[in-house]
Amino acid sequence: MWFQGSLLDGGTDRAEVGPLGAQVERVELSRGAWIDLRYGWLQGADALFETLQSEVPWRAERREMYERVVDVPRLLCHYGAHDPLPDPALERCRDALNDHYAEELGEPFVTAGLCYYRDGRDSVAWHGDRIGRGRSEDTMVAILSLGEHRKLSLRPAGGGEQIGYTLGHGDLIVMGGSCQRTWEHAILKTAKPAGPRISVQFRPRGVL
Ligand SMILES: O=C(O)CCC(=O)C(=O)O
Ligand SMILES: [Fe+2]
Repeated sequence: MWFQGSLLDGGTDRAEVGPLGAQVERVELSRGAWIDLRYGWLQGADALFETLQSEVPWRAERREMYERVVDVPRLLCHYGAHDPLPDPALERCRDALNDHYAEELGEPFVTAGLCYYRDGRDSVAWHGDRIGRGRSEDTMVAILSLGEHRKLSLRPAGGGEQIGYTLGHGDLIVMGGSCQRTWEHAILKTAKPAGPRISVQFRPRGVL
């Protein structure tokens, strides 16, 4: 459970954004897709998790996804480009991502989508973030994971071997290149006891 890990992160209330750079591990997938992994990116994030859990106006939704309307088995809150983020630590995360990826991405991350997975029954089904520009253009989606560890599963769109990365409290994964249109990702339900997890997805303008 994530709170066991939290005993190890020093108990500080101020979440600290670690360096990107040499600590980021890039994994090339097929067809021009890649992911970057930076485990333990945000240290001391317990208070951040609690603030987000209690203060974000979480909503249950139904959503059109890939030309279908589907139930959303998790709670959501979306912050647009000009909306203040719910905690200054998230502003620091976005700034750090923008410093690191500015050149490669060619534009800033501006929006933040937050998902709240209450337990192992909450999930996100297989999809690419391709309602917007991700349908036709290379882009990046950076995801900060907080709370309970859950597996982000990935598979090539149209079939192929599935891979997965277990993301824990403070870990960062960035999906890049063609990942949103040539691959799909999911947080699958788990039968194992799972506490709450919050993910924060930073995206450029027009990517959703
Ligand atoms: O929670 C996650 O890590 C993934 C969320 C996701 O894929 C999405 O909201 O598009
Ligand atoms: Fe997604």
